[in-house]
Amino acid sequence: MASHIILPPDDEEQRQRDEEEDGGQSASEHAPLPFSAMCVRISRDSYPNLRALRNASAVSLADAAYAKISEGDFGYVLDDVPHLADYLPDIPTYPNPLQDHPAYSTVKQYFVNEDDTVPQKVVVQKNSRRGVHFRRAGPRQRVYFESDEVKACIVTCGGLCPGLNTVIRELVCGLSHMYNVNKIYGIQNGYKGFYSSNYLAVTPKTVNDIHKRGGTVLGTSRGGHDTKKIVDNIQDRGINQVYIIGGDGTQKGAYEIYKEIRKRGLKVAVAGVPKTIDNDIAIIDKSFGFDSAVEEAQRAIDSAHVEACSAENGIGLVKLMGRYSGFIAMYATLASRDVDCCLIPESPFYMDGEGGLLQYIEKRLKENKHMVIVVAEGAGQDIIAKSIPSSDQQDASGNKLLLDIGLWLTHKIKILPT
Ligand SMILES: Nc1ncnc2c1ncn2[C@@H]1O[C@H](COP(=O)(O)OP(=O)(O)O)[C@@H](O)[C@H]1O
Ligand SMILES: O=P(O)(O)OC[C@H]1O[C@](O)(COP(=O)(O)O)[C@@H](O)[C@@H]1O
Repeated sequence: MASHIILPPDDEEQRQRDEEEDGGQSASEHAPLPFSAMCVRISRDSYPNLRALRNASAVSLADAAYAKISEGDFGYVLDDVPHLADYLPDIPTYPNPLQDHPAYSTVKQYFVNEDDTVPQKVVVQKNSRRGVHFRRAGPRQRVYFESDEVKACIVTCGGLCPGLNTVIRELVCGLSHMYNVNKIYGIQNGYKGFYSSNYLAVTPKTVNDIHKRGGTVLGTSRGGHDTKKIVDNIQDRGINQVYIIGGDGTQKGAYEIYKEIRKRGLKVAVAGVPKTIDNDIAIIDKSFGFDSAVEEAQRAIDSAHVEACSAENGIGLVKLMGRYSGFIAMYATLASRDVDCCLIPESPFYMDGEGGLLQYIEKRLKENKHMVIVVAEGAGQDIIAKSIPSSDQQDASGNKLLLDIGLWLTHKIKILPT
């Protein structure tokens, strides 16, 4: 197997260093490499708040003002999350109900220390700066709501991902069994459900079996984010905890809701639960659903391999998810060992001439009489755009619609001389 996977550097500073070395060329503009080497580097979007600060003149200054960056000794940086106490400084706190829970009260040090933070980088050198840290998640000794006071709601937005129902179930059961909350509502069909549908009362009983089903029992949608209408409804219905499960688009929407809530001075906590099938979030170890997606991709690759082996010069072409991220394609490729070539959005390639994809295909067919190609759906968009005019069409959430790399490659391969 000779996989061709090259991802850009793994942090902002490295990216800047590379850009300087390249005379200002950005990582994504790196020249395509010929199909020979096997090289893997991983990059996930990082430092959201630091970026906001650095780009303060380019983006809104109001957004940059919400960024909570503090510095400590030896280059320690805390990139913190917004909190109710930022704009309600006198908000009272209460003992965490978990301390009376039979399963948790016996566990020493169950609660997370207020000051715990987690370093962004695990690998350091003797003299390196301590670097960026994030607030550690987990139950605190004191909480900001009394159980009886809580009126929580849960919404799922944007694209589907395996595990959504499991997350909904755990939120409902956790709130109910661990925090004694009994007013929990499901918002139907994404953001628009805040103002256009009934709120569904959910209990541990109603969500008991949902983790065995695919999709999201609450429904989801794209578009429909009307901040004012959403917050009006949250306020009118007395909701004070909002759990928002979704991808990057959804989290941008959650941030808008948070800003509006903060502007109105409401005691409403907004919690974003990151959902991405792509696993391209730097500040969590792994996103839920990613493993299932890679596992499912294996099945497609296995079948493509069987088909390719059964025909002389057979080529199995598997298109996988990944608009801007090659993690699913890359992990599935590395696990499979049957893939000859993996094309991902982060790594430019070219078709014709020395070191091009077509030459590589011919070489592999000569050597092996069959091959398997895995392609993430966002790969090669720049090349296709040269032969097919790319439209500016968008989905309801404003995401650009991609050109179909699968069909395009199939056509290119079919017209190869036999
Ligand atoms: N910049 C934004 N501001 C407010 N809402 C947004 C923004 N981007 C996306 N949304 C909303 O978030 C929801 C999900 O976004 P989408 O991009 O479809 O999926 P995902 O969250 O999976 O990336 C949609 O309802 C969309 O309207
Ligand atoms: O076909 P759709 O529904 O637009 O979604 C497909 C795309 O969504 C993504 O999985 C991203 O979604 P998430 O990161 O929010 O899970 C892309 O990588 C993928 O190609």
